[in-house]
Amino acid sequence: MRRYSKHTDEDDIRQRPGRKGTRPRTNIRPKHEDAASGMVLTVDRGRLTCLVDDRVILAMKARELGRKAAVVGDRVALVGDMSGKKDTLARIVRIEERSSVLRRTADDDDPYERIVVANADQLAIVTALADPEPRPRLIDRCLVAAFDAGLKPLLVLTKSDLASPDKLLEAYGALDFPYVVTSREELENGDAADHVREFLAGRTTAFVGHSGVGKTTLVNALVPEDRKRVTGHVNAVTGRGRHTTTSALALPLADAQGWVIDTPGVRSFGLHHVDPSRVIHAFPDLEPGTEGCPRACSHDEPDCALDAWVEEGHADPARLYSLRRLLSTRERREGD
Ligand SMILES: Nc1nc2c(ncn2[C@@H]2O[C@H](COP(=O)(O)OP(=O)(O)OP(=O)(O)O)[C@@H](O)[C@H]2O)c(=O)[nH]1
Ligand SMILES: [Zn+2]
Repeated sequence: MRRYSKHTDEDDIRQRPGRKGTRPRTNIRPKHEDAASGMVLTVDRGRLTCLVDDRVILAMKARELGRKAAVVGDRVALVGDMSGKKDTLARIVRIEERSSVLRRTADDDDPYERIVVANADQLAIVTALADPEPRPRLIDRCLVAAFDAGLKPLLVLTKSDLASPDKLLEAYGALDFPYVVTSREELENGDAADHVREFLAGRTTAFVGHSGVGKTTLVNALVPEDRKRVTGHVNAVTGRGRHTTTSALALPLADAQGWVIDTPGVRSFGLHHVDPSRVIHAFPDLEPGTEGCPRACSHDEPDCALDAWVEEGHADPARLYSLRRLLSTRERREGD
């Protein structure tokens, strides 16, 4: 990975040479001009596992970063011991500008928001068709979070060997985003990975979903054996198994074809941070019906044009119910 030889701090120096004209004064010395660039793969109790070139190294945040926390997916600048050897610790001195942030709150009334992943451009919403039962409300919430963060949604329906996807596809298959259905058999013969991979090329995809839906199984099927060594390294470096960590984990696909980010299973996807007026964007099937709405319609009020529009048969009434439910519960605690 490139070094930060072109960092702007250096340009400062050229424009402002020291008194003697040869050496920069110490107070305008470039900050960490020799920092290496890396990506945060996972975070565990203040220790960040980063990929620098092809090495997996452990790092901590430098004090100068203050309260700003680096999260999985962040591009960072690091200094210090970059050997990746046991008991070494590098320091993260800079977090580069993020292209996106995926946020969630534990509950809608919980103002404490965590950033799940930085710099993702796609959100794979993983739902099992059974065991655990699919939860359309959770799908809707993930869709809202995706649209709010500017991520492309991808719906992944797992465990089709246990139940049919027909009912869910009636509601979600018609929407304007891609979906994939996978089964145990397709996981085993490689078809599941092949189908899902078609949507991953060149992208950084965060996989989210309820606990037990099969995210980790799928991510493992997507990441080829030789890349899994990275996971091995991560576990070796952090000294913990995958299932004891509460952080997301980023893994590279083969041939630099993109990144997959496994995230811990959730029971809810709080949307405290999302402006209610933006919720409608996650319902592209209903959005055209809002044309007849009064100005600044909340879509949860008597004058809302959606009722009549849905009655005319333009969209599934269940979807309007979902929207209303999401809007009315957004401010309250909800477990789904
Ligand atoms: N029948 C069936 N079982 C599956 C399928 N995919 C995954 N499973 C099983 O579902 C269980 C949960 O899978 P995981 O991959 O651990 O689920 P997860 O979403 O990562 O769960 P968390 O780690 O809690 O977030 C495991 O026992 C898997 O073997 C599938 O397509 N069909
Ligand atoms: Zn309305």
